[in-house]
Amino acid sequence: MGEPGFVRNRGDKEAHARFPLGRAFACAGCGIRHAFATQRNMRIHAAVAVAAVVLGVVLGIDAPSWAAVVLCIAGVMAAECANTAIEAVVDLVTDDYAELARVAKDCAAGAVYLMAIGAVAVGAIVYGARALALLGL
Ligand SMILES: Nc1ncnc2c1ncn2[C@@H]1O[C@H](COP(=O)(O)OP(=O)(O)OP(=O)(O)O)[C@@H](O)[C@H]1O
Repeated sequence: MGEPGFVRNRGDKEAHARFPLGRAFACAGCGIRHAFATQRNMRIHAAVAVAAVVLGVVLGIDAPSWAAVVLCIAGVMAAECANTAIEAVVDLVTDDYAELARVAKDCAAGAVYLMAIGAVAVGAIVYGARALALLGL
């Protein structure tokens, strides 16, 4: 991950070394690509997101509904990125079984599941209400 020769360590921060905004975005992009490449769940979230967008277009949902759908898609994927980050830090610290490692990874996974459950609920409300309206019910 990251470009060779491209680091920003604690010494750089203490010296207030300049860190171009473009580099910061590039780092974020690296993180997102890493999550896609290594996490099957991230690819599943992306497939569900595409299906949700297609369904939104087909059903013709309104602007506030789109806002809720987009926020849910971003929220689930952001949670998966954070989960991936926590897993990486835990694995960096220990290869051995450790109760705190288990707690950290389980809680990180729990955050993704909570966000996903919320997204499913929002989808049921948004698409369900629109489908009922189209059916004249
Ligand atoms: N070092 C460890 N010590 C204790 N338990 C661990 C450790 N590493 C992993 N586990 C347990 O195994 C589970 C799966 O961990 P793993 O690193 O394989 O994540 P994963 O399968 O990629 O999870 P996710 O589906 O959330 O991305 C954790 O939720 C935790 O319960």
